[in-house]
Amino acid sequence: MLRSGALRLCAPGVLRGPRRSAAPPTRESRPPPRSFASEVIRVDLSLPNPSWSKDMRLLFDQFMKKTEDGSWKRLPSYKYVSPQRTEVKTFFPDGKPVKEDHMPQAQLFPRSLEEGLGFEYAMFHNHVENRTVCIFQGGPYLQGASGFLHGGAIATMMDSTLGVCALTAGGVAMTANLNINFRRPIPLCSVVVINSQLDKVEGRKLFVSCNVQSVDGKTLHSKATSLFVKLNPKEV
Ligand SMILES: CCCCC/C=C\C/C=C\C/C=C\C/C=C\CCCC(=O)SCCNC(=O)CCNC(=O)[C@H](O)C(C)(C)COP(=O)(O)OP(=O)(O)OC[C@H]1O[C@@H](n2cnc3c(N)ncnc32)[C@H](O)[C@@H]1OP(=O)(O)O
Repeated sequence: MLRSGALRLCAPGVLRGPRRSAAPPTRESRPPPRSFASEVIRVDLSLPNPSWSKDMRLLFDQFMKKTEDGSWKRLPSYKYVSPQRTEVKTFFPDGKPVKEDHMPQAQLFPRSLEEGLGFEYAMFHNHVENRTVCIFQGGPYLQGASGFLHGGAIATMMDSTLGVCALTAGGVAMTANLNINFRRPIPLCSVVVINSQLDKVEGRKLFVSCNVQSVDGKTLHSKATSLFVKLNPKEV
């Protein structure tokens, strides 16, 4: 349940009523794929919700336009809700879990906070250019220095975007090295764009880099380079 404080802080526009633009996609519950128990409901968290600010919605709409010619794809991020438990299993469109859960309460970290209070994001991938873009609005529970995002929260979203870029381009891989420069702080509840790209592949090693910029592109908030190592198929 979204708390009104978060709603006011991150998306003042929603208090004046819904957007009137032509039928943008929004979150909805859908039945899960056949491989899941029939009572489980699947929700795509990469779609707009009322906590998204105007900037977040505008950027989302711009990227959705880029998906029309097939060069960019939006990457869904599913949450599975059953009467017994609530989980986030995977972002892949086929909705298959990566592994059987050892812990029923386990959730994908950036999807574990309540709507609007933590990580609000959507990712888009360009398969030709091996690039992943994440539009990210960090909510009030992610505060570090007063009024700004915590560096760990920024690192989380950079790691996630780099990881998705590596995984989408090369298969299941884990972060082996992540090297970040924080250049300018990110105001809480503002929207930033994380641009990542696959730079090089050497055997099982995937070198991926990214930067974090303000929506207008004028402020470079952070930069990172990373190494992902593809896992041995027997370990996946
Ligand atoms: C079961 C895991 C599932 C993984 C997740 C899969 C799917 C997730 C699905 C949905 C999630 C959605 C979105 C989020 C996506 C991603 C973001 C999150 C990613 C993470 O948050 S993930 C957590 C933090 N991450 C770790 O917890 C890793 C701990 N670690 C290890 O598990 C091992 O360390 C591993 C596997 C990395 C490698 O181990 P290994 O035994 O397979 O390979 P090995 O050590 O032989 O290295 C092979 C070659 O890489 C070079 N190399 C290795 N490490 C290096 C380093 N640091 N610097 C420079 N070079 C390095 C070697 O020098 C060698 O190079 P060369 O071949 O040239 O000799």
